[in-house]
Amino acid sequence: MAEQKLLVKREGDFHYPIYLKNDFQDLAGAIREEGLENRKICIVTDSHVAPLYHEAVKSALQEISSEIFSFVFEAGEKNKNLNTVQELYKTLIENEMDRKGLLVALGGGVVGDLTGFGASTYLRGIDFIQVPTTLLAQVDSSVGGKTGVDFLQYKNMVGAFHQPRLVYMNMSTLQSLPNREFTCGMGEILKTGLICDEEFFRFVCKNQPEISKLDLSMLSRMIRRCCEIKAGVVERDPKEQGERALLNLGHTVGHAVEKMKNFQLLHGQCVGVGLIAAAYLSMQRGLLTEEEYEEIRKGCHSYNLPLSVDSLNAGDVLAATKKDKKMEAGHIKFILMDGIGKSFIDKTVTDEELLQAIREILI
Ligand SMILES: NC(=O)c1ccc[n+]([C@@H]2O[C@H](COP(=O)([O-])OP(=O)(O)OC[C@H]3O[C@@H](n4cnc5c(N)ncnc54)[C@H](O)[C@@H]3O)[C@@H](O)[C@H]2O)c1
Ligand SMILES: O=C(O)C(=O)C[C@@H](O)[C@H](O)[C@H](O)COP(=O)(O)O
Ligand SMILES: [Zn+2]
Repeated sequence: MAEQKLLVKREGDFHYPIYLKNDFQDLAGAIREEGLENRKICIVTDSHVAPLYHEAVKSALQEISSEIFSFVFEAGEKNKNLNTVQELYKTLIENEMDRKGLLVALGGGVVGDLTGFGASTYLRGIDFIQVPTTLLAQVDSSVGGKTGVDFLQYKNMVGAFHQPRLVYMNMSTLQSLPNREFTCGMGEILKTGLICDEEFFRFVCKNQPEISKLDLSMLSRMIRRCCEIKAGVVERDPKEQGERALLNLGHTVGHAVEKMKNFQLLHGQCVGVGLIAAAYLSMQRGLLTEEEYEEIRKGCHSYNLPLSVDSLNAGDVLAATKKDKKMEAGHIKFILMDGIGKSFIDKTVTDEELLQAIREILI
């Protein structure tokens, strides 16, 4: 698998690198290159990732730091909350972490979002790096600096924009990832193609057998393209004043379903059904053909993403979409598709249209 490095603009002339690697061997060197060596380090990870990769990462980090401690919390979206952040603060204080300290987020999107938020608020902001180990985190959550936690069942309600100092992914960690989690990453990947790259969307659909078998060259091509697209959007609009909202394609209905299902359905799976709802609404408006709509459903289905969800009431899901933080002056900022690989922000979607689209994904 080709190993590669991309650069993302942070602010002014500052950039941070994204490393696409097959092991942890160059992690210390990557940190040194950013001038982050000889700092106290806290590795933040969860209970599933710790037994798999904590030791390897710790021993790689020992090359550039003699003071390393760890914070491990129970895996799962249900722990992406302020209680866990408080436990992290306590561990940092107990270990006398100062402003020069470095947090290392080792895990999926839950670990990355929570660690980034901890880093953005502890002592008014310290540095952190992302070491993503899920497909979803490698293609989406580790890049772009959206950090945060859920609050009272509202998704990502409390958070901050805080860019990592570097992203280092060891793509071979995907070999231990459960299938359902791999599928979640595919939800965000298909989303990325649908937003702005028709050729990429078709590449991902066409090569489903190889990608699902973790063919290394296909995987690295796919991950790289996703990171490139996300990095481009984030560079142009780091704080979601405009274009970045496109990355929310499928998330209006997706986040509502995630919340209504009490987080039993995973984020990437909810994005999958959210994509179907957004595609249906786009088709109803004459922006997508029936063939394109079917192609999107087929693409999602081929990666085992759910096409529908059970035991939910359409009115309740609609009400939940209204509580999303993307509301603006009473209007939902909805992302529609204008053909495959083209998308735009629309504030005119009516309750009736949305309800119809929600009914389309409910059993
Ligand atoms: N900040 C952003 O831009 C952004 C983007 C997309 C999603 N998100 C957030 O990311 C979260 C979802 O992330 P996720 O799908 O990575 O979930 P996750 O972090 O819960 O990880 C999924 C599961 O896989 C386990 N795991 C992680 N790496 C593993 C590995 N290599 N082998 C075996 N098991 C492993 C984890 O312990 C967990 O049980 C959601 O909270 C979502 O809101 C944030
Ligand atoms: O990076 C972004 O911007 C995204 O919207 C990426 C999404 O995949 C991700 O789920 C994000 O956390 C959603 O953002 P939110 O602001 O709607 O919580
Ligand atoms: Zn998402």
